[in-house]
Amino acid sequence: MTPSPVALRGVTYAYGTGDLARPVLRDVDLTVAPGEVVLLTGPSGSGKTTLLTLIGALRALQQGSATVLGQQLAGASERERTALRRRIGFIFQQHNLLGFLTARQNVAMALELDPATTERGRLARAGEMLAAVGLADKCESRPDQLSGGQRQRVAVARALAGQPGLILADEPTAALDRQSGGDVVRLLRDLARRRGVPILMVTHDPRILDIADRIIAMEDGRILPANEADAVQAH
Ligand SMILES: Nc1ncnc2c1ncn2[C@@H]1O[C@H](COP(=O)(O)OP(=O)(O)OP(=O)(O)O)[C@@H](O)[C@H]1O
Repeated sequence: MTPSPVALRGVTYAYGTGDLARPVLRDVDLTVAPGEVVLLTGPSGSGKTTLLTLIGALRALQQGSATVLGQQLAGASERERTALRRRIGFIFQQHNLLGFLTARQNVAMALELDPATTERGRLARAGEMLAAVGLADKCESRPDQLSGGQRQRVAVARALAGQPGLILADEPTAALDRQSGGDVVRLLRDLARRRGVPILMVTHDPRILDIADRIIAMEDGRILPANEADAVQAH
C-alpha cells in the first residue's frame, strides 16, 4: 500500500510560552491520501494556516506526530525540515514572485537547489512549466507586466517545477477576482492530478470548493467531524 503523504496524529500547538501559551491547534488528526485534493476551511483564527505551516515544516512540531512525505516531524532536526521543505511546492495568497526577475527566471529559481541541473536546463524546464500553465508567451515578462491571475499561474508553475511530492496552498485565490481565481485553482488541480501530486489548500473561497476530493472544516483549533463539516458547508 502506498503510504499517506500526510499523516497527523494528536497534533497540538500553542503560540507563546508559560502563562501566555494559547493553544491554536488541539489534538488534530489528519490524513491525506496519495493524489488527493483536500480543502481546509473554517473561520478566521481557527488554526488553518498554523496547521499548514506545521505540515510544510515551516515551524517545529510541539506535540503529537506528523509524517509528511515519509519524514517524521516530531523531533526532526532543522536540516531534516529544510530537506523536506524542498520536496514541497508552496503557493501563498500573494504570489511572492521576485519583481526584478522574469517569469522564467522566477520559475527556474525553484530548480536551483537541484545540483544535477544546469542553468540552461533550468530555464528550459521553466519554459515548459510556464507553457503548461498557459503562459508560453509571457516567459520573459516581469511580474509587474502580468495580471494578478497570470502572476498566480507563474506561482503554480514554480510550485510544480521542482516535481514536489505535495502542494501546500494558503488562500491562493484571495487576491484574485472570481474568474481568475477559479481558473488558477482548476489549473493547479488538473496539473497536480496528472502528476499524482496531492494538494492541501486552505481557503475561505466558497467558489472553489468543487475542486476538492474532500473538504475539512476547522473550528477553534479542531477538525470538525465530517457530518458537522457538511452542516457548515450547507450554510
Ligand atoms: N505568530 C503568531 N504568534 C501568536 N499568535 C499567532 C501567530 N500566528 C497566528 N496566531 C494566532 O493563532 C490563531 C490561529 O491563527 P491561524 O493563522 O492559524 O488561523 P487561520 O484559521 O489560518 O486564520 P485566517 O483564516 O484568518 O488566516 C489566531 O488566533 C492567531 O491570532
